[in-house]
Amino acid sequence: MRFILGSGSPRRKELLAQLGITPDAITPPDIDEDPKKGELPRPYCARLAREKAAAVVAGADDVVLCADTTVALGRRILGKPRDAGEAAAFLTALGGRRHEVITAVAVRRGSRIWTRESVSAVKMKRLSDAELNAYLTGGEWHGKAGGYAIQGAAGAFIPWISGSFTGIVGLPLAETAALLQAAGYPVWRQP
Ligand SMILES: Cc1cn([C@H]2C[C@H](O)[C@@H](COP(=O)(O)OP(=O)(O)OP(=O)(O)O)O2)c(=O)[nH]c1=O
Repeated sequence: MRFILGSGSPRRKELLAQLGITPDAITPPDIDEDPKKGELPRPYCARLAREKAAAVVAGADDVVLCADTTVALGRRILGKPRDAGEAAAFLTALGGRRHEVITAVAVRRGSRIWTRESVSAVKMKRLSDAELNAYLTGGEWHGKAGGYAIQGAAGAFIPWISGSFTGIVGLPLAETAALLQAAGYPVWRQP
């Protein structure tokens, strides 16, 4: 049994390492991440995690793990910003309000697939021009859903969360460990 991480996200690799798991292979799938017309954030996020898991090439006994993190502002899906201008628009929209961060995890072994979602609520303070400009210049918005990373400088913009910190960063570890065990992966084997 090989463990295949179907994700190019360094955060997911690091979070797996917290469980003592080092993937045998890392093969990020290339799928279309555009939402369907009228698609809501939660079903969108779950669909993407499943599609990523289905797209990874693996042997019948291999365990494949994929995930998707989506920031939801009401019914609006905020993906990874295309440029600094879009990141600024996202952060301005998120400031002074509560939003949700959804991470869907999909584990596949052969033709079987197990999925779970983690939903967290996040409050971001309204950003001053100086805060917004400094954050954009720092570049941490790049490649992050909603244009921020709670595990970096944006932690200073977030006075409150309810949910799963690891889920917000990109891989909820409680759900992930449960899914891996369901798929027969020995998460808690003795070293
Ligand atoms: C909200 C938030 C997101 N993120 C990151 C996690 C994900 O890497 C990214 C969301 O994009 P995803 O599409 O979920 O993942 P990815 O493109 O980085 O990698 P892959 O599809 O290959 O698995 O945003 C943080 O690191 N911190 C945060 O606080």
